[in-house]
Amino acid sequence: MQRNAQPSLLEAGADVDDLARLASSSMSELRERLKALGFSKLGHRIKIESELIALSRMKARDDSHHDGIGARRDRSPVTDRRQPGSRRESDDQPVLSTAQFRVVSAFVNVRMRQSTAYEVIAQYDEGQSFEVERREGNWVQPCAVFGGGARGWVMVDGAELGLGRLLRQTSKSDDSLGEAHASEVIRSAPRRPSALQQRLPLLLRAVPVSSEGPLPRGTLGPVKRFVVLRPMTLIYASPSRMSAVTAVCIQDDLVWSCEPQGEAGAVHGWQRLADPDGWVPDHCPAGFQQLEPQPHVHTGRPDREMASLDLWGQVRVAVLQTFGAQGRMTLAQKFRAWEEEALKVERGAAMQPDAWKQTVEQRQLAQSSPFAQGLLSVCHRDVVLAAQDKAIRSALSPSLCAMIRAPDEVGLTRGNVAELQTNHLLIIDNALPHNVVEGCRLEAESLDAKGYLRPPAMHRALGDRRDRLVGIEEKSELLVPGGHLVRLIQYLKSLAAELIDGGYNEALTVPPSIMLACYDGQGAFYKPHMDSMDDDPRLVTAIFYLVDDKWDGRLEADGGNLIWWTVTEDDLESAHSEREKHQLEPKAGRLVVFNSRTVMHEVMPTHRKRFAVTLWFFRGATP
Ligand SMILES: O=C(O)CCC(=O)C(=O)O
Ligand SMILES: [Fe+2]
Repeated sequence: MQRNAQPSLLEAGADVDDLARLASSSMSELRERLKALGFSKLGHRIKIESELIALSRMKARDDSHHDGIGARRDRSPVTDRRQPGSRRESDDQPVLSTAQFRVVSAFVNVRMRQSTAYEVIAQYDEGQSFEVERREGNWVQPCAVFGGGARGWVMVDGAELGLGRLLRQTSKSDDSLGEAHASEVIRSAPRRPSALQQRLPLLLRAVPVSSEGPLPRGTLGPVKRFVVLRPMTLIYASPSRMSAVTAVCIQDDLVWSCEPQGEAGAVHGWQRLADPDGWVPDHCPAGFQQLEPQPHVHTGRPDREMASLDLWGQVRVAVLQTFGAQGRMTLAQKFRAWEEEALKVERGAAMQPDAWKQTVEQRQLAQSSPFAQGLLSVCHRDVVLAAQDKAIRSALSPSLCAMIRAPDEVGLTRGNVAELQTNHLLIIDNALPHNVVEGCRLEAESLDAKGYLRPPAMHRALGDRRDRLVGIEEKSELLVPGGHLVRLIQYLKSLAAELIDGGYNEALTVPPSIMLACYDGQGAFYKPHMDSMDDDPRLVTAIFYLVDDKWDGRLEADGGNLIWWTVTEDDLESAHSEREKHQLEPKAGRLVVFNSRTVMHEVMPTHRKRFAVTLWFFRGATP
């Protein structure tokens, strides 16, 4: 079977050990080496990079077995190890103790060791000079002694990180005015965005783990140490999911919480971290806990920790190098390419078994690489923010969507609204006439046959849902003019006016689009989640089911039941406790309305095609 037109690394004559070493030290050199071997396409590089990363991890594990984890601390895989051939001889010469260096970039970090994965203990600003005692490769050791008696290291040339030259050696007399003293640096250096942060819309950053050594400046002390539980946990600039993502942690990363001077170390549902500097929600949107307190003080750095630091450092560099110039456009294209791939897998049943297996493997490989995951998270945030922004701007007041209810459709009464507010969820059966429901289902089938329903790539990669979706506006050209789906959209939009008239306790607006979702059977599911949290504008979810009359929601039959339970804001702990769970079947013509911010829900595996239309009502404009 022809697996890939590109030869394997070995076929291309690569020294895999050599490349694996590069994978854990220098992304740019790795790329050059791969290009030289003829692996020029991004897709191939991603695949190979992930193979190499896995390889270097395996090697690191092997080594740690031989040496013992503690023994590896001083020669971790993230230190700046260059290939012998690429070394400039002069870099290796220790400098005389009188050598002086001046900062020629906006600022430089002083780190505990010779790698960007180590914690920053101080900073020098542009124009400042300092005396240097030693040079090792691309790093110099200032004579200064930093907080707690620590010695530090500064990078000389940041070209590898896309930062250009950072320091220049000068003669001492040039710079007596700009001379900086270590103690001043520690006190005065402000925390500020790095050059990388300024260049990237969203920064993916390695997570420096400070298990020993001085604390980040301005921190009162480590409050707690946590281990990251989720495969990918985003760190935000402020305690809001709408704020910028400043870092990404992956499972098993270790982080410190902190209490910055004069500020809270935690607000409801959020934990403040010292380094990476930022906020992390206690729970992910699905309600699962993200961090677990670590009772034991860590004395060493296990290799897996190092490996993950290194990987994220590489993601950061790779994003910058690959997408720096074209930015979001390219990211969006990449995002669409993943969707295409996910779609191919969806349609796998129709493919030859071998080809299908290959596609699945390739997709898993592409998505499991940290590079791909990093990009995916960047893309997804952009996509969600852009879509919500657009929807909020074009949302209408409920009164503008209201229509007169036809006698054969069931609207909401005051009693219904009261029930929704008390029970968080409301069910209306046979909300529209049977022929309309059936007509909607056939129109949905036809949209699906034309290929409009797409798998949401990010969710596929994270594995939390397996439906396919399309967003449609009432006036969309995709719809049959005056058809059944148009009527369903109008029906759903009009619910907002009835909610308001019925005394709903929050102002609402109506976004232009509904979402048509299809669970294909073959076990398609949606894991437990809450539709809206934090700054997400969605307040009320209305779902209308378009299954056929013979749908049987039992697990052993068609499945696809909606399981739901309530979780209030001040009771997030219950998100994963076994509290009272309800179950409802997706009957044809059934309308379910629920509070998007208090109802946790999941869709059980489906064994037959299951269509549903959802409209979310947004928070209304506040005067
Ligand atoms: O189709 C359903 O029953 C629920 C779907 C859902 O939870 C969602 O799309 O957010
Ligand atoms: Fe949902």
